[in-house]
Amino acid sequence: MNYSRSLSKEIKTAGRAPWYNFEGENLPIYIIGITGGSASGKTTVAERITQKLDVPWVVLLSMDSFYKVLNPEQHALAESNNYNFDHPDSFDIDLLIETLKNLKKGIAVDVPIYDFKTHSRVEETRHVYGANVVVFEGIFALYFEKVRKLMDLMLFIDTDSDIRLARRMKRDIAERGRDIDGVLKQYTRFVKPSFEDYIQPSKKYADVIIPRGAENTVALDIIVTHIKKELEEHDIKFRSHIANFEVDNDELINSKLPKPEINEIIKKSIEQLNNEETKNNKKIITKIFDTLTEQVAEQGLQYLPEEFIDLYNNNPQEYVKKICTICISNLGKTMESNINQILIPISLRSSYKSTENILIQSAIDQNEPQLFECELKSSIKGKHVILVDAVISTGSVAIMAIKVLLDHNVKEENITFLSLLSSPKGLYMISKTFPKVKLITLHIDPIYEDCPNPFKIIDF
Ligand SMILES: Nc1ncnc2c1ncn2[C@@H]1O[C@H](COP(=O)(O)OP(=O)(O)O)[C@@H](O)[C@H]1O
Ligand SMILES: Nc1ccn([C@@H]2O[C@H](COP(=O)(O)O)[C@@H](O)[C@H]2O)c(=O)n1
Repeated sequence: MNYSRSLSKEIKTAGRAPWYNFEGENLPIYIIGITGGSASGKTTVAERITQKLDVPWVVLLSMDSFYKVLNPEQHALAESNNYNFDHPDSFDIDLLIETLKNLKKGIAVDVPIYDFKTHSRVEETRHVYGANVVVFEGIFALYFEKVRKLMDLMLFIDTDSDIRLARRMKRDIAERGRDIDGVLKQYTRFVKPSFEDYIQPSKKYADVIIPRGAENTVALDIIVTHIKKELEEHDIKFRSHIANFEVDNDELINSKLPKPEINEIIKKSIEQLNNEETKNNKKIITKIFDTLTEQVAEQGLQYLPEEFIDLYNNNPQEYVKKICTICISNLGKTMESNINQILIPISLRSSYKSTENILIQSAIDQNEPQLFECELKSSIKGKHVILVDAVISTGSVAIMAIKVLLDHNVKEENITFLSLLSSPKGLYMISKTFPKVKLITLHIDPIYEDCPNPFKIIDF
């Protein structure tokens, strides 16, 4: 992704709104469970609900991902259609529950990918993060009590058994590498009895029974309207809350806000930023922006834990494995190359390419920060992360970015946040929510609280 100044101007229309409360704790994610017999249309209904919901960050999760790994003997049975994939014991329920619980808490998970042709999990996994809504479907989606307890809405697809058999036959031959005899053998021996013994009885737990599945558009419309209403009730106005939150002046003064380290360069830059004659001069402001970015990167480097400074000087290869810089907003992205000019050791600078990305911005007509992009590898959890943004006003964008990292198991004490300009209240809100995050800023002034971004003149 190239965030050069001219390209980064794109404003997106919808992202993920805040999913946590004012203590930084995640609000529970909405989970929909869909069950029904094999080939009843569970996946199709799950997809239709997702399309109709039309909200960002909906995750489809299939129970198939949690089929147990077979031993060679079981595998041979499966090859001859003699293995019972339709018994509740054929699923790794502990892994399923752990995955659903993490998703419910908003934590990133790696989900296995199942291959029906080989009856096994493929090597790669699917990284899932940022679900506003999880749509979980499977033949035993409502069977286990522990799973049901995690659901906000439970649906049963009621499709005629002849239709299910016909669809299964077609699908398994076309997509799952089976033949007619095998499908019929498996169906009569395992699939049909399982439906009668386990799946059909789980209908009693459903909030809504959908006859005929996806073609029942009336039922789908009613369900989607209900879900939208529920989601609206979950909606949280985080930035507005901070903006209206009265911070006691004494508390603010006594709180441990970072103390900016001012030198002549910073002092002169801030004066120019505030100067009526220079503050509208795009060229000068751009230069100040770049200068301040270099200054904050220098300070960020200086305040890294000792072990990183050692690595920076003596083992740069190891240093770049353990450190990660992420610029989080559109304005922040434009600081990236200047930040890395300093924070990445000189010998690796030309080859260094950050693969981690978080993009937060306010959607058009909305005053709330929203998460638009999040590409973080699982390995980030062991790293020290330097988050960068130009201006902290209410602190809501910074809090969102920190939250994303914590959801990826990065430790709070392993996060350093760099900003050029900050309001005292924004810094206070961040340190109150996440006291272990190290905050470094060059200049603090209450004027930044109401977002008069002094860099907006630059063409980002
Ligand atoms: N309402 C429908 N009308 C026609 N075909 C359908 C309908 N619903 C599903 N199918 C088809 O039936 C097969 C099984 O549907 P799927 O949604 O995958 O079922 P499940 O997830 O319950 O096994 C798929 O090939 C799908 O395209
Ligand atoms: N290796 C496997 C694993 C499962 N099955 C069958 O899949 C059915 C569940 O998937 P649906 O999409 O139909 O819900 C289940 O009935 C198993 O018999 C399989 O054939 N091979």
